[in-house]
Parts: sequence; C-alpha cells; structure tokens
Amino acid sequence: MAATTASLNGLAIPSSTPAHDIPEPIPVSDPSIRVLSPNSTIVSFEPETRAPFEAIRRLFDYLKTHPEMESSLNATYPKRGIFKTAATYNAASDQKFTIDLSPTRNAKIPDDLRGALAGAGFNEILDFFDNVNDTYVAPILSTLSTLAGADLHQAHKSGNINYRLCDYSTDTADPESDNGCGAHTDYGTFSIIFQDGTPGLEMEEAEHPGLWVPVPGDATVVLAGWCAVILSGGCIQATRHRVRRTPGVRRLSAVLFVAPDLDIKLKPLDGVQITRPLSQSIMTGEIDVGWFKEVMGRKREGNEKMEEADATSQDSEIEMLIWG
Ligand SMILES: O=C(O)CCC(=O)C(=O)O
Ligand SMILES: [Fe+2]
Repeated sequence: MAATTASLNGLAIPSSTPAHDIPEPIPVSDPSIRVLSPNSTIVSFEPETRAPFEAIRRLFDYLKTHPEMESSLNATYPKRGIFKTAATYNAASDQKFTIDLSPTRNAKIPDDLRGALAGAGFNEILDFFDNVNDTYVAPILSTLSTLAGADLHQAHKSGNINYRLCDYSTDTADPESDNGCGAHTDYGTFSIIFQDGTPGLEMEEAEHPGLWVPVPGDATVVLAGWCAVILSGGCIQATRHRVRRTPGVRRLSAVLFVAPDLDIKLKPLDGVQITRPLSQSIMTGEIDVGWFKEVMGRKREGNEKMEEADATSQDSEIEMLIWG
C-alpha cells in the first residue's frame, strides 16, 4: 500500500484513519531516525531539539509591526527578499507569511540589524536551525543513502541549506481561505518540517493522487524532494504536500531544506538502480542543481505569490522534465 498511509500510521495518526497492509518500518543505523516503509520518502523523527515557536511568533510579530526592520532585512537579500508578505494584499496567494533564511544569507546581515532582531528571538531561531543542521542532516542523508543504494553525502558537501519560518496568520487578505500553502513538491533532497502542534499539513497518497492524509500537528517529518528522486534514479519518492488553514487559527512551522551542491549535475548517482525511466536531459546531465533551484525559486519555492493553478502546472512541468 502507499507509503504515505504507512508512514502516517507510524507517526501515530488517530486509529480512525483506515489502515491498509502496513509494512514494518525498516530499521536504519541511527535508531532515532526510522524509514517508515519500503520506498518511503517519509521518515519519522523524534528530535531532542524543540523548535522555539515562542521566539518564532515574536519575530513575525516584530517584523509585521516594524516596517523599517522588514526593509533592512529584505535589503540583505535583494534578489527575493527574506520576509514575504504577499498574503497581506493578495487573497489568491498562499495565505501565509514566510521568513526565508540560510547560513549564507545570515552572514550578510549587518551587526546592527542583527542586534535589533536579537531581542525579537532571531538568535534563538538561528541557533535552533544551526543545531538541527549539525545534528540531523548527516544521519538523514545516510538513511536516504541506504534507500537510494548510493552515497548521497558526495553530492552534499557545500551545505546548500535553507531555513524557512511560516506563519499561517489569521490576519491576511482572505482570512476565510483554507489555502495555507498550495500542493507542491519541494525541489531539494529533503525537508525537515517542525510544527507548533497545530494541524494543517497534509500529504498526498503516492498511489492515490488527490487523496490527502493529514499529518498530526505535533509530528516532525522528513519529506524527500525532486533532487532525491533524480539522484536516486527514482528509488526515493518525493511527497507532495500542502497546508490547509483553519480560519481564525494561527499555525507556525519551521522548515529546514537540504539540497545538493549547486554545481552538481542533476542525474542519477553512479551505481543507483533506475527504477523508473528518466528523461534524456536528466540522464545526460544537462541540468545542474543551480539551474533547477533558480527555476523553482522563481515559482513555488520562495515565492508565495503563486496561485493554486500555477502551482499545479509547475508540478506537471517538472514531471515532464524529469520523466520525459
Ligand atoms: O508549513 C508547513 O508545514 C510546510 C511548509 C512547506 O511545505 C514549504 O514551505 O515548502
Ligand atoms: Fe514544502
């Protein structure tokens, strides 16, 4: 049966959820990280570190009420900005606010701005992400390498990492909308999603497109993205996911995205078994990670202005590129 159902049962989804023939989880070397079904791209994870949601809430509230700080922060990454607020005026976009950080971008934040943001929880948030990066990224790459049948570490040497905070605020252009984050597949290798206890995240059943399974609000999950699919020759499946909003309920999440090095050719790693034929341009290594990130970045990733219809066509465009 589909990986998603097995995975979510593994994450102790309420027993009212229909159970199918659930395979036993595969044990991996690090006992705190479990692959939840064969071919699964969803890994259960019980981190010792809790995301600092009180600080995350404070940072969003501070930036929303201090436009001069918002502008200074966005000026440190003029290409796309850091604090994304399209939901304040665009009722058709994802109804959420986003803060997109990365170790590279953080190094460009001047000391005086950093000092001003420190009081709003910024340092605590960065320390949390740095700690997750140091503690969990390598073991999860090892777990996924076992699934892929090839060493993924070799494609992840430079630390192409992004940190994202999401605020599914009650105060947006369309407060009644249930669209928190439209259905999409992350571009990178994997994403670790920390949630504040509020439900809303849903995953699509791999074998039943259109069937969405809610993830418990307090689960921490690891989902694979498109780069994992390609590097593993299709052994690893990506998980489409979305966030539904409950009007009047605020939800916060913290996501760490891991992607391959920008100069890596986006093709199956040597030695992997090709489980599903990939397109000629993928097999011949015409595309590199940097290009793919750029194209995705102009669309869903980092661009919450996208409307639902565009997001759906983006996933099908990528499928054409990958599968041919
Ligand atoms: O907020 C969440 O739980 C998930 C967000 C997400 O999927 C993303 O930002 O790519
Ligand atoms: Fe995502």
